[in-house]
Amino acid sequence: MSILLEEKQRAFADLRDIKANLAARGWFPATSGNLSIRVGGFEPSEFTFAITSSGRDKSVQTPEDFLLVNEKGVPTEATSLKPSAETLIHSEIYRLTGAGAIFHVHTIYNNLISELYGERGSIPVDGVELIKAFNIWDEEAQIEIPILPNYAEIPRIAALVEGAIVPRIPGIVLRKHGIYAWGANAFEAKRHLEAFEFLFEYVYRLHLLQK
Ligand SMILES: CSC[C@@H](O)[C@@H](O)C(=O)COP(=O)(O)O
Ligand SMILES: [Zn+2]
Repeated sequence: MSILLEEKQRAFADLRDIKANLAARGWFPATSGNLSIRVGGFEPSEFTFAITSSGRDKSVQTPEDFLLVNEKGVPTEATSLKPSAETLIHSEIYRLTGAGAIFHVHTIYNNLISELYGERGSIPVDGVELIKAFNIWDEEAQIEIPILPNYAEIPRIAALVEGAIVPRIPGIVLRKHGIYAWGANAFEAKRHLEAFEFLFEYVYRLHLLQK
């Protein structure tokens, strides 16, 4: 599968913009978080994506921030850069959903809410307007956002993604870790990520108010 230089540069530029935007909100504490955008053609068994390199300070912009990997998470070009430690989770989400972009952040609210509903295995959200950001238009829609355990071995988490994905919900939460949100493109993935974070804060604060 050939990736045009132009497609790669566009993906890196888009990742750079979204990285700066999310960093400005403090959504990449302590080098956490990773971002990817799919480039070129897509077959569930063969695809390429641009992803953040591992362990870097995502609040600064450098020429070493991104690299291309294939569906197995292996770099497709000679590079000394290491792809994100969580690349396999991105691969699995692309394979299963055909998404065009995936954004992962650690925030206080996504961590708190994941622990509050960790045993239940999903976060219930009831009738909040921002559910429409997921293209769910039912009046007083009720959704459940799936939560997976946060194993140390990423392949163990990746193996659970297929069973956890809920078709109309473009995200998965890892318990006491963070959220993966995706969309058809970077614009949509960002909208979904913002909606999830809004809903997590809402549910958490409502829980406190009702106590
Ligand atoms: C430094 S804590 C965060 C990491 O363990 C991990 O969860 C994370 O999100 C970032 O890993 P990375 O390999 O930089 O993509
Ligand atoms: Zn993480």
